[in-house]
Amino acid sequence: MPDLRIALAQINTCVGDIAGNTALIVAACRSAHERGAHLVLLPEMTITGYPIEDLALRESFQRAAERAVQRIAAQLDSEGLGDLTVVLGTLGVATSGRPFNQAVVITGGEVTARYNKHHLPNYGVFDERRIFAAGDDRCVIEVHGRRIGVVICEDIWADGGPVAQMDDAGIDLLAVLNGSPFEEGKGHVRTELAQRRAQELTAPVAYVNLWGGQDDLVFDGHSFVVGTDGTVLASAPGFDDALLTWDLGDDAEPAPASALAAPATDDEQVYRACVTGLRDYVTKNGFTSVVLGLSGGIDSALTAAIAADAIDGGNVVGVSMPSTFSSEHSKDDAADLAKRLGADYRVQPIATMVDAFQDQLALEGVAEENLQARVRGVILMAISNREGHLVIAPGNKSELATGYATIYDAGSIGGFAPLKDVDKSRVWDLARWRNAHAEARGETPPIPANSIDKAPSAELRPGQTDQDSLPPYDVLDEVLDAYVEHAEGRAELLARGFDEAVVDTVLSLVDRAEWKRRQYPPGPKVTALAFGRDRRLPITSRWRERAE
Ligand SMILES: Nc1ncnc2c1ncn2[C@@H]1O[C@H](COP(=O)(O)OP(=O)(O)OC[C@H]2O[C@@H]([n+]3cccc(C(=O)O)c3)[C@H](O)[C@@H]2O)[C@@H](O)[C@H]1O
Ligand SMILES: Nc1ncnc2c1ncn2[C@@H]1O[C@H](COP(=O)(O)OP(=O)(O)OP(=O)(O)O)[C@@H](O)[C@H]1O
Ligand SMILES: NC(=O)CC[C@H](N)C(=O)O
Repeated sequence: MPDLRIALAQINTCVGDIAGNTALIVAACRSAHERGAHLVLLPEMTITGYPIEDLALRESFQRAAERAVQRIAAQLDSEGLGDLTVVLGTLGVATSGRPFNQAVVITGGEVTARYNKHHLPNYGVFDERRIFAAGDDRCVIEVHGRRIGVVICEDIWADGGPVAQMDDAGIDLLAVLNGSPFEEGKGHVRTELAQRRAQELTAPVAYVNLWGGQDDLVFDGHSFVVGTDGTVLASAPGFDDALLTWDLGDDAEPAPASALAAPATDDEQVYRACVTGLRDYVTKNGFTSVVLGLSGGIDSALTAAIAADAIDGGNVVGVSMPSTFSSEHSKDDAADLAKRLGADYRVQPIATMVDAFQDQLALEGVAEENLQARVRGVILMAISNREGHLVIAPGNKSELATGYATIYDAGSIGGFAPLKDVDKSRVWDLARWRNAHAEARGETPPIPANSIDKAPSAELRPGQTDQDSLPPYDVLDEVLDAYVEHAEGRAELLARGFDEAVVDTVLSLVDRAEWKRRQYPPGPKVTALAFGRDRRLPITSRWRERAE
């Protein structure tokens, strides 16, 4: 028997479901005990789910979280698990003013220590200073004669604070409870950070992260342990439940291959993040099925494939809504896609509905085009009202950036937008990745090759393509990346060699479309900067990038 076996319980909690989260915590403790663990680590705010935003400020919610902590302590003890030391995240009742983002240590049927997070992130998607008071004490516990330091997520990102306070504490392990949202490439950043802290403290670091979707965030898990010299000694897969066990004292030994999760490419991780975000939005909000328009184009094809992976193709309703301008291939490709996914496929022509509007309104030009697009949105909401499916929006980040989509049409209405943070170039990459992944496993690729290869078109007038109005997507996405994600100005973009006319067109489109973005459904953040809480701009604004 090792000195100290540690279990990192990577679980998928649900915000506000204190009873459900409690059941997950107790189940994880039972499994950890069966596997001989002495210490179980659970993620940040496990009891309440994360992030809880202003729910934190409700005293009734604070009291309910505290009751759950006491119940867990009593239950583990009554089941004979009182010897287990459990460290989990919760909402700490406010002593004066705001509550705490807290870790509690449970052993022998009671709470034996509490730690309040010091560093409250207040940038990007985080607003923790609005809802929590910061702690200032360090927390070092003893388990089987080993000294364990406990901190919470942002505490290891900031220099100073509780990690620095542990310099002279002689700890044998740093336990970090996390609610760290996914973004592409973040795994390396977390590992390097933990390696740095391990070297500073001359102690291994155990990093446990939650997983699952919560509105516009996705948590990826990817829990791990690094040794004192920075070597990764154990790691859990992303986007799944895991109970990662590791024996303290083993860090001199190289990790056996079985202790390390198989690596995944960036495309695979982003795809899985979109699947997780959609699945958890659907299921945690009480839906069992989704509906979307299938145009035969790549956005709706990829969105439908993600939905089929999330909740099974049989729970996806795909509606082809041909107009008088729809090509044969758009209908054939939509039908082919639905067949590959096992989706519930329907055809609902729109010509007579559009004609009824036109008899009264006689619209022309873009107004007429938008009417066709919007009639499709009305149909999807009607099917949702009648049958209870959640409407999902296939619009992508490039469209959302430029406002190049009709507001309230089938691309932008609904409850959730899986591709909201995926630009058009990446949409094609993910579609190719998903098909290749299927082929590698001897399965039928879900997305018809024709949907990937054809030129994108809204088919709202004869011969229309997206490039009648927009620069080529590879150029557009590069300019958007520089202007939106890296906040470069016009002068910097021109200095980088982008064409002046393209830069002026794109910047003007982006600046004018803020109002459309504010009305867009939530969708999973997968990049360093997603529209929404990551990028907060006024809607009413006369600031425009011009020649300086
Ligand atoms: N600041 C503001 N605050 C609130 N509302 C504002 C507003 N500015 C305009 N509006 C409203 O918005 C309306 C204009 O917006 P909207 O109705 O969306 O229409 P709009 O943006 O003018 O046109 C839609 C654009 O998307 C393109 N599109 C459509 C369909 C599919 C695709 C595709 O291939 O993906 C592309 C289409 O070619 C066109 O360029 C105005 O009539 C006004 O009511
Ligand atoms: N003929 C159609 N039948 C069913 N749905 C459609 C049709 N045309 C458009 N839609 C729906 O409206 C959304 C936006 O349409 P748009 O023509 O703007 O396509 P897009 O942004 O190029 O996306 P896609 O690549 O899916 O065609 C589509 O993703 C689809 O859900
Ligand atoms: N919950 C937190 O404190 C998260 C903040 C941290 N920088 C992260 O994204 O991992």
